[in-house]
Amino acid sequence: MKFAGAMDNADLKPLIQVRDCWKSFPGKASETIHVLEHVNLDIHEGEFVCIVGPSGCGKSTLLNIIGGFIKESRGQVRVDGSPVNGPSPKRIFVFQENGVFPWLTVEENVGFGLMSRPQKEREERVSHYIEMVGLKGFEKSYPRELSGGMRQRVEIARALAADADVLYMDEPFGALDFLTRLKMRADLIRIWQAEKKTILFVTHDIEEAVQLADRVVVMSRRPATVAETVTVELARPRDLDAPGYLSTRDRIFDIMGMDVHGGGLSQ
Ligand SMILES: Nc1ncnc2c1ncn2[C@@H]1O[C@H](COP(=O)(O)OP(=O)(O)OP(=O)(O)O)[C@@H](O)[C@H]1O
Repeated sequence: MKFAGAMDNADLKPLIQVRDCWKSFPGKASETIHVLEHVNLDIHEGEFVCIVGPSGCGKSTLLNIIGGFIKESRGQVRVDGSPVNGPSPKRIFVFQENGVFPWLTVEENVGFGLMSRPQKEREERVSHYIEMVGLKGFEKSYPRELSGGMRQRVEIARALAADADVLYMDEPFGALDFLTRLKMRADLIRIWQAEKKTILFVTHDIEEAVQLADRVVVMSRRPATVAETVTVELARPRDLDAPGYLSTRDRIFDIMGMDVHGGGLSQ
């Protein structure tokens, strides 16, 4: 059975361990921007974890540290037991739709990371993942001929075809219209359940997080730490009108100091 909740994995060693992570950037003049402090986080293999928090609190910074693109100022991030010293082909970033190469066709984009593999295997993987993300028939199309949602599917297919164990997703559906976002969320869950990847997904959209995640990591304002982690114990596909869904969503708004019924900040 697939991962069913953080408590079930309490005895397992986490795949990703963030230990007392701090990050500052040099600001203007001699100013220092303190972005993260005391961040601790465990993510287990096969888990789907969303990170939410106030705008500019450091969600992307944390994802980039875990992904090996930037270095923490203090603390340590370990993946699979080893300190992260840079990006790895086993752990892939899925960017917004403009991450695809415009000069390559859909199949060339999806096969981009597979050049070292035998041609037959490459073709099979490309074809399998193009079908999985619903782009069959568009293999020879260029990104300019596709909608935003379709380009995002190309991104996801490329990450899956490269056989990454972990997908890091930073607002991947941020540029899409509402209906396309809903469809992409449903498709991502279907793909995640089929592929058993570990997904760490940054979003500013709390509803999106509750629709997708096993657990939602709620960050505080900057300098940010983990305010609370909320386990979403709702069966999938999730009913967006169910009392459990609404109460989980409202709980996260509450942690963030938002009054969902009154609108805006409560303080
Ligand atoms: N390379 C950098 N140099 C200086 N400051 C940076 C750098 N990268 C990020 N910051 C600052 O760190 C803070 C956190 O940025 P980050 O993008 O991680 O936040 P976020 O929560 O992902 O934001 P958003 O919700 O707007 O996407 C911001 O104040 C940003 O200006």
